[in-house]
Amino acid sequence: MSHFSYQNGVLNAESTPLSRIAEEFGTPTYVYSKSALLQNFAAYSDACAGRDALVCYAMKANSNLAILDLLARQGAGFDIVSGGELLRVIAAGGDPNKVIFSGVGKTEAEMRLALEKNILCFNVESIPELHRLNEVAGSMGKRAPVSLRVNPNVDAKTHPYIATGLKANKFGVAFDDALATYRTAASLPHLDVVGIDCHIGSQLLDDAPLLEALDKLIELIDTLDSEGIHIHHLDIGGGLGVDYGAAGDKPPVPVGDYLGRLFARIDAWRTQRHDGRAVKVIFEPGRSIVASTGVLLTRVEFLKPGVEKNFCIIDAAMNDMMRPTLYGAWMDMKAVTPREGDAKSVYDIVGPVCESGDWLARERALAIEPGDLLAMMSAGAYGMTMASNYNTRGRPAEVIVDGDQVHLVRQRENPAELFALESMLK
Ligand SMILES: Cc1ncc(COP(=O)(O)O)c(C=O)c1O
Ligand SMILES: N[C@@H](CCCC[NH3+])C(=O)O
Repeated sequence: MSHFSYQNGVLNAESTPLSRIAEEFGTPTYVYSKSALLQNFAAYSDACAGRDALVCYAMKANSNLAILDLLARQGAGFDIVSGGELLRVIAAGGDPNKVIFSGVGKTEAEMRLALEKNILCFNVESIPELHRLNEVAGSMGKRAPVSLRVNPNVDAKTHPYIATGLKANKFGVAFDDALATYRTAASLPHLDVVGIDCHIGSQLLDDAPLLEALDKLIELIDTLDSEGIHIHHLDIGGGLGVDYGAAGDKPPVPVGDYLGRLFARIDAWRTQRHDGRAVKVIFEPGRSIVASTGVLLTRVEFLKPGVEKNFCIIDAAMNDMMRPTLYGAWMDMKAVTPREGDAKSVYDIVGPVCESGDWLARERALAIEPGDLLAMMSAGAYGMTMASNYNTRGRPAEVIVDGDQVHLVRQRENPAELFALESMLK
């Protein structure tokens, strides 16, 4: 069931017309569906039922406290990339003991905070980071649980900006250096080697590269075993893509199918080669949990006929949703109240920001008038979290719809707040 559907000619979020939300909260506004969020998370948790597995939601995709709280209540852990994200998890009532900390540049202060809060594991990405973590843990009289992010050199077949598992990427430890890096980790007195991790990229439509990466991790676990370094958890990262609805795009593999194939391989390996020993499996999905949960609701300001193109100028801009201009990403734009029977024109849909790159959709056929509402679909992931205040634009409001109830979960920013931290010379 789609959580965003037309009812009586108006696009609804669950059973709430988006037009009602625009009236009450203004535009642009991010609108999320609670039931979509729970359903997307359940696709993972159902496939993990009865297994030693943990879904650590990659909160960089959408870190609103209300989203984190809803997921924490479903038993989610969290994949974080900063101390700030850890503080969000705690503020939302999440369990730090289910947090894994990824990222290539963890500061000493972030390491200290994470150790104080007893997070589950640090996904370490380099030898200098191992030494820093060892020193920080030692200075606190603690041992840090460590997993190495291994770069399996698998082609994720996705946009180059969001592929992360190739030799040329800044992320992780090269597969060929992994054994030596594990030896270093195991030799450091304030580290406990507990896991192995990878994350090969984002918006993967096929699970073949993920299963290929899994095979390489398994191979490494066997080698480490023979060296007396025993791995207790295997973290396969996130990366499963979603259907943004572009014509000709192939649909992503369903979550349950991917997890089924992955667990089958792990089970076969454990019984045949790993003496039946337990290995906890960790996932770090972001986009596949929140993208389809949200839309960006925006209003048409002007229609501007051009020489070569017609422009539809809306009140949302690249600062509210960067994906189109950053990756050339195609995202669907739907009229909230379609003008059935009216002639359509083709528009580039652009915002008010002073950049030629400020476009949200190109060459879309729409029957539209100034004042109409548009919804940018599948905007729940990497929308608000990547928004900026460029041009001193306050970021959008965020609401969560639950049936016919609408909860404001982040107020619209106002300009005075944007310069409140600034001061002039005395
Ligand atoms: C380390 C790590 N884990 C998980 C994710 C989540 O990825 P996705 O949103 O594609 O599931 C990312 C982002 O790509 C990441 O960098
Ligand atoms: N922000 C990206 C994905 C990057 C994931 C972070 N490693 C997107 O919108 O597609």
